[in-house]
Amino acid sequence: MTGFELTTNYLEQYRISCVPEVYYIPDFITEHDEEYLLRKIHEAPQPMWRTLANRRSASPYSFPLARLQIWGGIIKNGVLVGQKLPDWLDKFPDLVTRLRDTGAFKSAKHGQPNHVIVNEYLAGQGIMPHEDGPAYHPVVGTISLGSHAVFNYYKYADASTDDNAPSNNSNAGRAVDRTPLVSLLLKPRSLIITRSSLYTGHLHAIEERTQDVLGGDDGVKVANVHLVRAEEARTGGTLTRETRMSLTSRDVERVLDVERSGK
Ligand SMILES: O=C(O)CCC(=O)C(=O)O
Ligand SMILES: [Fe+2]
Repeated sequence: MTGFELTTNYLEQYRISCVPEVYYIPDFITEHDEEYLLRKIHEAPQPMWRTLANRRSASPYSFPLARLQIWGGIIKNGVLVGQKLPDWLDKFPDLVTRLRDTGAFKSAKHGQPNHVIVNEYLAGQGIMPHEDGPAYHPVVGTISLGSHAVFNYYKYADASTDDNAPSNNSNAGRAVDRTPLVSLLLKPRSLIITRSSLYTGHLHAIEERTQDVLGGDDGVKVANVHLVRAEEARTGGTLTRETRMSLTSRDVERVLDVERSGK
């Protein structure tokens, strides 16, 4: 068996049915890694934090605003003005290598991520339904730290079952199904990988809640129940949210290497 077949099989065991090309990998990092990464995120210089409009809370009076950090450089007109990732993302823990070794980034230009966004979610904060856009093709990997989230995928109300039109702004204003097509429980330390077709006809979101009611008669049925060690997801129960940090990694195809070109 070749290495490629091994990595293909590695991902296959984590595939989520119902949605194309989504993989949920529990315990992708250790508790020690998680603590260390959270410490490094908190130690980052204050100007690394910025706020974002689609992370505003439903209540206009709610503070603080949601925050994020961007590592690897800024994207201008589809080109990444590249900056070296900090050691805590690509040396210890060697997340970039570990993500590459899943095989998920094989179809991406550099075969591994070069850009990472840290999103902070206080309990009660979420992210409204959105598409990530072409810069996120063909693969995104998101690691959860500190707390869980319930991640929902939505279809456009008028979508055909095989909506493979390329993602672009023409989706603006299209009505979205109110009921999620599928929900996933993202546990701390897990990795979720989403590939290509999820970007062409689907949106994703995290609801603004302080608690998630799962399983049972009334709770959310999560599609990765067989991959999570959460009793609540299986038999029904409530998970209380705490502060969650997510690390969203991708391989931006076009890079202007400022540090190497000396500009
Ligand atoms: O924080 C997450 O898990 C998802 C973030 C996201 O969807 C985004 O940054 O576009
Ligand atoms: Fe997103």
